[in-house]
Amino acid sequence: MHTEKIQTNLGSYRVHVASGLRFNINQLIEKEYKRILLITDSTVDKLYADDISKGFDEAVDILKYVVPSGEASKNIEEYYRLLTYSIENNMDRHSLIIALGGGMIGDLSGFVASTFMRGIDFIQVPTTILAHDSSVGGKVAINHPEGKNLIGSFYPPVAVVYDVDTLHSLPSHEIRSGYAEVIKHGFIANGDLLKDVLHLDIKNEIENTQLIRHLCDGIKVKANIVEKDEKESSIRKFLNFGHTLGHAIESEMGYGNLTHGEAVAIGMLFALEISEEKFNVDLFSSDYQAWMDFNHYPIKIGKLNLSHLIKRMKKDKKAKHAIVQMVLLENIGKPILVDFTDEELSAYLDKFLRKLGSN
Ligand SMILES: NC(=O)c1ccc[n+]([C@@H]2O[C@H](COP(=O)([O-])OP(=O)(O)OC[C@H]3O[C@@H](n4cnc5c(N)ncnc54)[C@H](O)[C@@H]3O)[C@@H](O)[C@H]2O)c1
Ligand SMILES: O=C(O)C(=O)C[C@@H](O)[C@H](O)[C@H](O)COP(=O)(O)O
Ligand SMILES: [Zn+2]
Repeated sequence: MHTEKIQTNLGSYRVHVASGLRFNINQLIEKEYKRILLITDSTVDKLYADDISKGFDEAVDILKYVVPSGEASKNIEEYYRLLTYSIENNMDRHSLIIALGGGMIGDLSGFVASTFMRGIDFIQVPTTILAHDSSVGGKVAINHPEGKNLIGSFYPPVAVVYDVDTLHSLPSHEIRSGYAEVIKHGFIANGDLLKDVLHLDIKNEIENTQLIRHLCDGIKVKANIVEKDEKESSIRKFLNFGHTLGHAIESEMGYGNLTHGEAVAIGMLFALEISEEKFNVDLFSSDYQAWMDFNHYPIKIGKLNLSHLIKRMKKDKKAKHAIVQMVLLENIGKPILVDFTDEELSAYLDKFLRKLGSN
């Protein structure tokens, strides 16, 4: 089992990564809980919810709430229904929430945990590759139609229990989505990880040893950053590489029409091309685009409205006084924050959308 300890001001917790862990969660949490609310989505429920319950003593009351699967459920109505369910079912400050699923479930359940009775314990049990990112670092949130994660808080879990066996039931577009965040961690902080992933055919089954190595490398990059800047006043913004445009595309296209990772993958291509032009460096943007093509990432995504996207980019949490800030790379592993005037951003985005055939 691989275990990474995350130490932040808001608390410390362990991230356990291995095969078969979902049956033994009870042994990996430090406190005893008498009442547990298992929150999952309608797809994951059928696959893994029973396995989680089996690992607990019969004396523990395990409630279950199933959210419809998909990004569209990360909304205020589901959030409110979950709070009502928790209140009606006598959850209290000594209860635990288990978030079983991908980043949608982790973000939504974590936000419920952070606000129910001003905060109760929760653990993340990730079931997607993407969730190597979302389950670590304590960002929890729901979406607003105007923008991604605009309602949320920083609230770390008490543990992360990552059973890699669950990842083998993921459909191909979710493997793509997850690997976008893995390669992001490579671009911003780990050139070896980047090289490794750029040679990877993610259309074929990835075996556990390799999967675990990539997930753990990504988790280490994230841990190093959030331990130094948990609340994103400085270097945590680097984890947003590709997200300024990625998030704008996700909300503009309607949540769930493109996965988070697929949108971020396009956002990273945009950021790489600007970086290469601005800093006169080779950041392997052509290799990256070839890798995206080879692994069937959507690149031609239909028409997008330039001014709508810019309006959305201004709502990004990194923006200050409506000035868009993007994470660029001065080199591999050397991210930097850059402010953009509206004119400059429009020019770059117009050129990029034309290249994609989206203008
Ligand atoms: N908090 C953070 O730091 C952070 C970081 C990255 C992304 N996010 C958020 O995470 C979300 C995306 O997460 P995601 O990609 O995991 O999406 P997701 O949770 O919606 O899961 C993707 C799809 O895969 C299905 N699924 C999940 N596990 C499965 C399994 N083992 N087998 C088969 N199907 C499975 C789900 O039902 C869903 O349809 C976005 O909302 C994004 O904003 C948050
Ligand atoms: O943990 C972070 O910080 C990140 O930026 C990780 C991102 O992959 C993730 O999508 C995050 O939810 C984006 O945060 P936001 O603050 O831009 O909503
Ligand atoms: Zn992300």
